[in-house]
Amino acid sequence: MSESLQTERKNATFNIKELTDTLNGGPEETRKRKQIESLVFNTPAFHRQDRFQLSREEIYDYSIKVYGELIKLCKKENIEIRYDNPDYVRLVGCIPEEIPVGLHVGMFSSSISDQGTEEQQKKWIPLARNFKIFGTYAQTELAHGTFVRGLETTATYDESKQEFILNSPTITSTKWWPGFLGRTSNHAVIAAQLYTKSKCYGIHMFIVQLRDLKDHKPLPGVTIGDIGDKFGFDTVDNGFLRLDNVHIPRENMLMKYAKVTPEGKYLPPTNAKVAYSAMTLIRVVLVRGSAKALASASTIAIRYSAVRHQTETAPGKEPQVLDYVTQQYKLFPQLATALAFGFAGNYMIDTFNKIHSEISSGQLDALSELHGISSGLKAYTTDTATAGIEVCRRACGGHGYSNACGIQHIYANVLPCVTLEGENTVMYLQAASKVISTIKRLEQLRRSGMDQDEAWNTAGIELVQAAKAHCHYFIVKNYLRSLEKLNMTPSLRKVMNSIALLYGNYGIDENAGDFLESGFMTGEQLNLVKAKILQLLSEVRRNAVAVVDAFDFDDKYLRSILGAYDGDVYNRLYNWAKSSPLNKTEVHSSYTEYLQQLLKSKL
Ligand SMILES: CCCCCCCC(=O)SCCNC(=O)CCNC(=O)[C@H](O)C(C)(C)COP(=O)(O)OP(=O)(O)OC[C@H]1O[C@@H](n2cnc3c(N)ncnc32)[C@H](O)[C@@H]1OP(=O)(O)O
Ligand SMILES: Cc1cc2nc3c(=O)[nH]c(=O)nc-3n(C[C@H](O)[C@H](O)[C@H](O)COP(=O)(O)OP(=O)(O)OC[C@H]3O[C@@H](n4cnc5c(N)ncnc54)[C@H](O)[C@@H]3O)c2cc1C
Repeated sequence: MSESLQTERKNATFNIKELTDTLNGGPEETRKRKQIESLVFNTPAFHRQDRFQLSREEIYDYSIKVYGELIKLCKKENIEIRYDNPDYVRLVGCIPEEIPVGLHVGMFSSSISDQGTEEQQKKWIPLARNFKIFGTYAQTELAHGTFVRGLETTATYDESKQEFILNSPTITSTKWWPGFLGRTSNHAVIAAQLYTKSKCYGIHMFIVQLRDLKDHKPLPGVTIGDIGDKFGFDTVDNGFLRLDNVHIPRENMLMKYAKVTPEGKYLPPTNAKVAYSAMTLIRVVLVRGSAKALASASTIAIRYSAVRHQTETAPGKEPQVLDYVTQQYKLFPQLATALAFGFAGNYMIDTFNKIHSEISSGQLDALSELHGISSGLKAYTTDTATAGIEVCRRACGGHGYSNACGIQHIYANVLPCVTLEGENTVMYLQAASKVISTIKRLEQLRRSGMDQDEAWNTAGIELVQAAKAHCHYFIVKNYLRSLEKLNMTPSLRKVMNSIALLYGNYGIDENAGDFLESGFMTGEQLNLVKAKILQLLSEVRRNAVAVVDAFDFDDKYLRSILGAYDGDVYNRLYNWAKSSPLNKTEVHSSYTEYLQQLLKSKL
């Protein structure tokens, strides 16, 4: 155990376990979480030491093995695999890899339970829940992802056979990106333009079988595969799919809201956007996911900064890099943001569950509001978390560039979230419509003679800025309100208040221009904010390591040599390097193949 970390933990002014319980929702929740997590951490199949030295194919193979192990574990422990089952969420939440269960449960099954009729749920949910079928959610196409109404896949109703015929009419209509589509899934919920009696009724959802249940071969009319290597998400076979007049029974259209009768008559839903519900759920989940990712990166960077000593500030005295104010200014706001986003994630999940039960009982009026706030917060938290994770990585210096740091994998897994489930700019624009000052700008543009679309586009930059400000304001307010409601000992409350004040003041400092431009604050007041930040950084310094310890991430989850709990960085780093496949032999074969000839040649 690193002496520096031992000292940090001894110096803490609050009880770490109390903060862990507070963040988990109480000691019983902590106990349950740790009990569930131990199932994963004590199953060797979930952990491969050489995971980051595998080829893409080996990694995919490994992810499917983990998928199978997870399903077996859930069956053995009688944990129902549902996105609203807390034990399932705890279990899958401690597996740091993206595995197929996310899309199968989070989008395929949830689309059917949200938008399927009773009969459809009775038929498909048991098959999905018992993994008799593997599903994904196939909406995005080669040429359209954001503009859902512009998707080109068609589902044309054939009254004589009471079937829908699904077709990819153009190369651009090829489904492209859906997770675990390329190799894993044998079914998909597919978004397609619905045609009946030669009229188009827009995007609806259809369950389509893609592969034979006996030999997993693509069915007739189905062309399917992986879209190739990506920036990250290397466990995921994001796929492409082309449908050449694939016939499905009428009953495979999800018909809880919109319907097509056997005679081909279209019965519209009360709100067309209910078809988008699967996206809203994942946006809500991504808010809490961003918090967890930033908390993980902060844990690694702050522990490492407490272990790392660098540069003599007095003869023979090399301070911990965590003592540098610049290092504190990099890392402590990330820690504060992770906590703020965690409370925002809790709010989003509670709000989603409340509105979701209203929607399930047919009351759809809160749908648009839920869409607005979930879109805005998804955009704001994923944008901010990815930027903050990179700040944490850079704060680790040279070793931050080694895969031994572990922040790379966190970053690569969070990065696509600024795009998937709704490209962030577009998502901001879903919350901006609610911000008064922007509306005035739009009215001004309209008065100048612009039409709505032109005015909206021209005001786009301000709309996005307004949405960001709105989300930031909401997160600060929710953070403070959440702390007020929590029972905490005075010592813990003091620490949490300092961190919350740091988050608020840092946000003002980061956006000082807006506060000046709006006349909301003067230059002097902004100087007071900077002074307050410096004071708060020194307050947080003493407890920073203890606060990240309270996130209670197991080393097996963090997978970080720099951020391990015992802080034994240098021995671990040396052993990690020695285990690299490149060091398997004293002399690499390339010597005899190439270098030796070079040495001998007369060049
Ligand atoms: C574990 C899982 C890992 C995650 C894997 C990733 C999965 C994916 O990426 S799945 C694909 C994700 N794709 C997207 O998110 C696409 C993003 N685009 C969209 O959602 C839509 O095109 C969007 C919202 C931009 C515009 O939708 P569009 O149909 O054109 O609606 P639009 O005409 O702009 O708005 C009409 C009304 O619909 C409302 N609306 C739009 N979307 C929604 C929604 N999801 N819910 C409720 N209301 C909505 C708007 O708020 C608006 O309401 P109002 O009139 O009251 O202001
Ligand atoms: C890792 C990963 C996993 C994914 N998994 C799935 C999945 O399982 N299922 C699925 O269906 N899809 C999936 N997707 C696709 C994802 O949902 C889309 O990529 C996403 O919705 C963005 O759409 P796009 O790619 O068309 O981006 P585009 O919309 O083409 O974005 C390109 C640029 O255009 C800008 N832009 C676009 N429209 C507007 C506008 N109206 N106003 C202002 N600017 C605009 C954007 O801001 C962006 O800067 C996944 C994507 C990734 C990266």
